[in-house]
Amino acid sequence: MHWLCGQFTALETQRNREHGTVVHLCDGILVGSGTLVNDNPRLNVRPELLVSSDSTAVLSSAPSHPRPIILDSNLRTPPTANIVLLKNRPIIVCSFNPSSTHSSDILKRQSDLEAVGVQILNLEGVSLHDNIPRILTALKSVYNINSLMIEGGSRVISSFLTLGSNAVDLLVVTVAPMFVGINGVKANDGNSIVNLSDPTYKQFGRDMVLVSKLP
Ligand SMILES: NC(=O)C1=CN([C@@H]2O[C@H](COP(=O)(O)OP(=O)(O)OC[C@H]3O[C@@H](n4cnc5c(N)ncnc54)[C@H](O)[C@@H]3O)[C@@H](O)[C@H]2O)C=CC1
Ligand SMILES: Nc1nc(O)c(N)c(N[C@@H]2O[C@H](COP(=O)(O)O)[C@@H](O)[C@H]2O)n1
Repeated sequence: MHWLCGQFTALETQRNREHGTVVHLCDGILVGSGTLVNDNPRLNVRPELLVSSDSTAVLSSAPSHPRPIILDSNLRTPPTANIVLLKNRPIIVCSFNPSSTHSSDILKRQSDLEAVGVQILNLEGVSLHDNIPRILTALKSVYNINSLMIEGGSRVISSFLTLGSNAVDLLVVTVAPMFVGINGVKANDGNSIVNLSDPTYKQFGRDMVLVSKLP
């Protein structure tokens, strides 16, 4: 993975991930299967990142980790993924019919993942792409996930942003001074302008972080 943001914004992300010790921020941290497969992220809190940063940026030495949550319809997540090896009780939200004739491969992947401690939430018959409210309700009722940080990637972020404040309480955007890629994040239908509410901006080294609400 090539990092885009600088070390101070990376540290800010770590602070946002931490939950329980200083302020209860997020019970879970969610990415799509694209990010899981491409980046193999750890999705945890890492106090060691404090080394060589400013003395005010203190994370607790024994952090409480948010639960990693992956939207992964067909269980592409390998049992050797970092989120599995770290044993922070990862949850994979999938959607398949266990009695379908094509399900033997996916059932094998399910049992391999469960054998290494992954919890599988199968929202059978539900398309994960257009049922974000249903996913949030299930995570709350089954796993007591009441607050969630959506970290990426572009397709998952687009799914949440297009629902506006029905699904998103707070938007945190890191802007690094560089141009990358050809496909951006989609935030609306393309025919209207989305005005963000109460924006605040803070500079971290060369990066800028925008925090705001959605209409
Ligand atoms: N610059 C940054 O801060 C970040 C960048 N990324 C980058 O994003 C890239 C991955 O982005 P994408 O390919 O767009 O993958 P993604 O991480 O958004 O996952 C998309 C996959 O998730 C599945 N999915 C399940 N439910 C979904 C839903 N409700 N909405 C959308 N997809 C759903 C889709 O079937 C699709 O295969 C990675 O290469 C990573 O480096 C990821 C996180 C942060
Ligand atoms: N490519 C990229 N550049 C950045 O500057 C980023 N902040 C990210 N963020 C995403 O966050 C995850 C980091 O993995 P760890 O949990 O810290 O191991 C990962 O999914 C990145 O895509 N990405």
